[in-house]
Amino acid sequence: IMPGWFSEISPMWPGEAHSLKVEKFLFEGKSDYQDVVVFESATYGRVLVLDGVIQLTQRDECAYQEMITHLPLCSIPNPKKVLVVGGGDGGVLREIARHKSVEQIDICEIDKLVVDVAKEFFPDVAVGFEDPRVNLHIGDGVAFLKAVPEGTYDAIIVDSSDPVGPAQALFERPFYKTLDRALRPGGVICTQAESLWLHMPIIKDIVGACRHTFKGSINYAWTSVPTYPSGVIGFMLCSTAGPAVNFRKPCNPIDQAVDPNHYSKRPLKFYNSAMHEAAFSLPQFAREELEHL
Ligand SMILES: NCCCCCc1nc2ccccc2[nH]1
Repeated sequence: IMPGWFSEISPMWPGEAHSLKVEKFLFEGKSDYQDVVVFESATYGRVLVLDGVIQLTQRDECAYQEMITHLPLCSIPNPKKVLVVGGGDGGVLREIARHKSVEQIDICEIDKLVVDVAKEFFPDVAVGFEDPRVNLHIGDGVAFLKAVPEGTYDAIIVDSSDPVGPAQALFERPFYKTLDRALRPGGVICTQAESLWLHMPIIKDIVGACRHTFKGSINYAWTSVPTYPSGVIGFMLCSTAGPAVNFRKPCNPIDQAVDPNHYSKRPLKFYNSAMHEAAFSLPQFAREELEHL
């Protein structure tokens, strides 16, 4: 990357690109799975890029990490065992660790380079790996989930990149069946579910696959992340058959769920119960397309 500007150009969002002014180029590497780049931007702090796609920036990662974690964990009364698929930056681990009811946090990330780069360049994000409840597995999330006993987890968070590249299988129907099997009755999943402005066909596929697989509640939520394409990103929240889950009303409110001594120096920056409820309000074009599938 030459000092100047980085533009996120991709066939996944044709005809548009988000650009960030580059102050300093910090790292470039290639794993067995993807290109990894880190640069210091002029106004968003450090930026992590995988195969040319922005994955996180220091300035706005709080929005994505807090929402993808607390939307599911505040929707069930007493999360104990949680699995993260992807999320090798450690940010979701940092957020899960706030919950005092959680006893076990498993994470399965396919690319070790992402973990190593996060620890070196994003210590405030990778701090999540330091929690003693965390068990890191480097490998394919699909194989990992097939190997776990059924009914193992209260919650599974699929913090994936986009469906082009290593994460492609995490957006396909068989994977949702594997997720459902690994959850206990009334257990929940929350997956990265793209942009309402850019990916309605993909989202309709995801909602269709989830409606086919999960026999509890199915809800699409979304939030603002300035450095993701179109400035928003969505989440698919599903629960299995069993005790009812109402995602729209957090039954486990964050101020009672968190351990105040945990990360007291780093309070929540984005998530609160009002943002939780607001996340499920959809624009008319999306409500029509998604809520009657
Ligand atoms: N185009 C939107 C991309 C959203 C990416 C979300 C995300 N950011 C990540 C960072 C490290 C590992 C997995 C990740 N998944």
